Amino acid sequence: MRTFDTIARLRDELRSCRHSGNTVALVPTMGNLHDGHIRLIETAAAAADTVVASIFVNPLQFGRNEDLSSYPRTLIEDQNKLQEAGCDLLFAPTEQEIYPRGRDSQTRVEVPVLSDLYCGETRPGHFSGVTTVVCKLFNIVQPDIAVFGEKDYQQLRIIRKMVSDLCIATEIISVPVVRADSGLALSSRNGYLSTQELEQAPALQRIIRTTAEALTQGRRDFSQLEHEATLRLEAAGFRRDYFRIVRRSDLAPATDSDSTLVILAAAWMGPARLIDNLELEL
Ligand SMILES: Nc1ncnc2c1ncn2[C@@H]1O[C@H](COP(=O)(O)OP(=O)(O)OP(=O)(O)O)[C@@H](O)[C@H]1O
Ligand SMILES: CC(C)(CO)[C@@H](O)C(=O)[O-]
Ligand code: BAL
Repeated sequence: MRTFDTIARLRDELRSCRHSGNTVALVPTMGNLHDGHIRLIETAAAAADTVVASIFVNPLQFGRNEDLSSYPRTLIEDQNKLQEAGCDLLFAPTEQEIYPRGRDSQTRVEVPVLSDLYCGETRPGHFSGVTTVVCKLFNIVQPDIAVFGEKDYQQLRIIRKMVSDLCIATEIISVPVVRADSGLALSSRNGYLSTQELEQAPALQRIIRTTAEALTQGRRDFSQLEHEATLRLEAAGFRRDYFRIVRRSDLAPATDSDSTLVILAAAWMGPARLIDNLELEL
């Protein structure tokens, strides 16, 4: 696997890949790779001839008081893991390479409505940062396929809308949430948790499942279910950010007539803001 830190060199390499008739899949990440990321790489390798991963801790998607400076940066370990997983090219640019004229003057890509809900409500500007950098990565790599995880459920929906609205010729493939044996969704931010918090954190997934079972058994008092889930989260040591039962079509709050749903949740365990979700069909 070869690592590139400039757009120009990566493009040169990709030009010769395409010249030999290879299809290209891109896996965008922020690094500190775990088995969830590796599953994305394996999915990309099964779907295209050349796999490009990117590692870029994108400052545009972090709020002022968030963990941009402390976000784990583990390039050497990540390179070893990518190589082993069958990644061909790694793009690991500096901030200067991606935002040469500075963060504030960067042209933005905004996906309306969806970007303001849930994670977007708590993290204003977050999704504008995500769609801006993902659009740039798509323009740099021009991948036939791009692979994203379903753990970041709202992000995936927003990226699909961006691709559709901007007629981007990249097929988006998604990968189900990869979990630890405890049920906890793998996440780089799990590394912020103490041993005790790591034991408590799988409760997030269990509480989502309890809510899904209540829905399956016929309950439709959505607000009450969300309230009960919040109490359970607090009892398990979480501080709830949001816990919402929504319909899959547009991620609006579920109504009695909706049967294709997803539960979306974000909650703080100590220093880590964790997200998780579960799709269900009633
Ligand atoms: N457990 C997981 N299962 C499937 N995909 C995942 C998982 N964790 C991350 N991904 C996917 O990997 C890609 C890169 O995500 P990112 O580098 O932010 O990792 P992360 O572990 O989600 O980190 P963070 O703690 O910042 O949320 C995204 O498409 C994300 O959805
Ligand atoms: C898609 C992404 C790599 C853009 O910075 C990031 O939001 C992530 O890691 O999910
Ligand atoms: N996986 C989402 C990246 C972020 O939280 O900024």
